[in-house]
Amino acid sequence: MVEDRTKRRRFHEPHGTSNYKIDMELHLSLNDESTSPRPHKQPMQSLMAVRESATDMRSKLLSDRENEAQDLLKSQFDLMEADDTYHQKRAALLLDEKTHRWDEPARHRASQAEQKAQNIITKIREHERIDPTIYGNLPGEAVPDAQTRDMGGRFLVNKPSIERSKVFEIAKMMPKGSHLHLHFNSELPPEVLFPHARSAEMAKTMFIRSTRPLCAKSDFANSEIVFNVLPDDTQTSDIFDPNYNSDLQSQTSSPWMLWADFRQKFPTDLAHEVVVEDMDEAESWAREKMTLTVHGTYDKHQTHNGTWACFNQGTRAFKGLLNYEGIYRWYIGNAIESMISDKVMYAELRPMLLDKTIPSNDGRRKLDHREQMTIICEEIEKKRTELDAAGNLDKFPFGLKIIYCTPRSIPRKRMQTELQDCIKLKLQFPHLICGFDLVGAEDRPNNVGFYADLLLAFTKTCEGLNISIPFMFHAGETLLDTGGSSNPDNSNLYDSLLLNAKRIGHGYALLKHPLLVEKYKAQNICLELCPISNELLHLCGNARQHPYPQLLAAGLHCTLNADNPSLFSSSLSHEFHQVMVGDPRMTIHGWKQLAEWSLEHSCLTAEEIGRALEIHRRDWEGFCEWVVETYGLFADGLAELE
Ligand SMILES: O=c1[nH]cnc2c1ncn2[C@@H]1O[C@H](CO)[C@@H](O)[C@H]1O
Repeated sequence: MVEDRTKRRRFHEPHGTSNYKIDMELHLSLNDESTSPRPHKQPMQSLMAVRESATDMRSKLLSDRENEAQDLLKSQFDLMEADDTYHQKRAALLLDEKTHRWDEPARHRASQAEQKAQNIITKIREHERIDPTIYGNLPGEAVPDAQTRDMGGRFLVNKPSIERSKVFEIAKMMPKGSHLHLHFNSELPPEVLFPHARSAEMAKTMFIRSTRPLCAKSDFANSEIVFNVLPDDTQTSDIFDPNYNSDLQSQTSSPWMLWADFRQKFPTDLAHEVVVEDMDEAESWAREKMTLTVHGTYDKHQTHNGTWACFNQGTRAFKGLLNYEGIYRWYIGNAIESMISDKVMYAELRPMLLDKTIPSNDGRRKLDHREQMTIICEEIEKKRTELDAAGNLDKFPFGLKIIYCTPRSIPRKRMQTELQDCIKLKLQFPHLICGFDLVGAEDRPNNVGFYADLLLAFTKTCEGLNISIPFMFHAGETLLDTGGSSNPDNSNLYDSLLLNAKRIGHGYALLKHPLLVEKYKAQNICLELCPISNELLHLCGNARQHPYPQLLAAGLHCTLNADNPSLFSSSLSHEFHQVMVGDPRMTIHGWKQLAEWSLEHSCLTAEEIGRALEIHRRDWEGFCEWVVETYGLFADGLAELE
């Protein structure tokens, strides 16, 4: 078999190469009738002599060929050393690629300050990559110690390094344009919500429910909790009693315990992953249930569905802490403040509007959607007036808009009423409601196509009413990409295209569909990328594995988004940091392009977008100058790296 293969390979070798030619020459010389007539029946001895002389001849020919090869190679080395054609071709190839890069238009327009800022940030980034006080993971045989980190490695593990880095300091100051994918309950962290829940006003009306009695240590680890504002005469239970009944439907008991009582009775000997100042034991414990932790996210036994389950428990816990009148009102102004400090100038928020009411602080009144949206409008206006009076209106000139969200898990009948409610709300608040989305894990039913006829009817109705409520579906936020079924044909990426989505949430799986990539570009559908969310929900291992460089290189318009910053302990600044360190090809020009797309693909009017871009360009120039002033000398002092 081996011999067979050798023969075949030799047969296919081109003439003039290796053994084939030598063998042919040998064969010809041995068979040359003029020099050696073919002997018949030669005696054994002379046959051996012929063989020996053939071997000698063979090695002589071989050595001649080797010498020839050596001479030829040497002269080629000399020739090529003097010939620059390859390097010219390579440089031309790189230049060609550069001129086709997705960030080229932004680079092309870059001011001198921006070009300098680009060099500074790249130099600092590459130094931080190898700086042992920040990351310091160098290629080598030494096994790194426990403190060594990879730049662009796991987000939650890397957070202390990120917060020490200058790239992050710069990312925080970068003018980011709009924040287009942000779940309503997730802008502010638990530490700012707890003081309200523990305030004197809420002492008799803020309740907690657990899915099991809290007795053994494992109960504390495994229970799920939710909060609710209820009237002060609500029947209560003791969650620490082994006979505690968590059943909401029970005829004999109520599962609710006053949060104030719960905090007082909470044990003091439980360990927490993060200790937050000014938070008591119960709050620290609850906080860990609400946010994704290092342990819960990266534990070797954690699964994709497992991390989604933790995430869903977190969102359910947030809901009760936030969805009541007092804090709802307080939240809007503070969410805007938090966005301003993150250099965001406009946002489209996604509240889940399947629940139709939120309670008043005393738990006795229910505020419907109309009242909730009125609060939002009033608080936006209040903030605008405040900003205007301080001469700061350009920091947040257009307020917020709302994308109506409902779960993908509901029956079709329920979807009909949801679509109806969305239209009603749009008619009541035409400037506030700007889109419609289906939320929930995409690996669970239903896919967008399950409701296609209802969604088409919704679009037609909007056209008839002369209103615009574009779809902005969560789509492609999945590795399976089968729309919660076992059939790849159910991917939400098909329906988002056919239903004419304005943008899609995530789009992580889009590269599986080269045809759709082209169609999304042709239809100008923008992707709301959320890299940290995708890592923490187990779509990828870290920022370096996220497909954003490929999605951008494919020519798709993308934006960066924090999705659920309070659950992920992140911010939009962290997202911009992550994409800068996740791919060495990311530039400050790319940052600018992403920010500009976030304005261009927003639901602002054309006129507002024009104004927003103007403000952004001005702020951008100021930002680049600040980078040069603040970090120019520092970067000059850093050695040039290969
Ligand atoms: O990334 C996401 N993909 C899908 N659904 C999400 C995501 N983030 C939040 N939600 C869902 O939106 C609702 C309100 O916040 C919650 O039900 C939450 O599970």
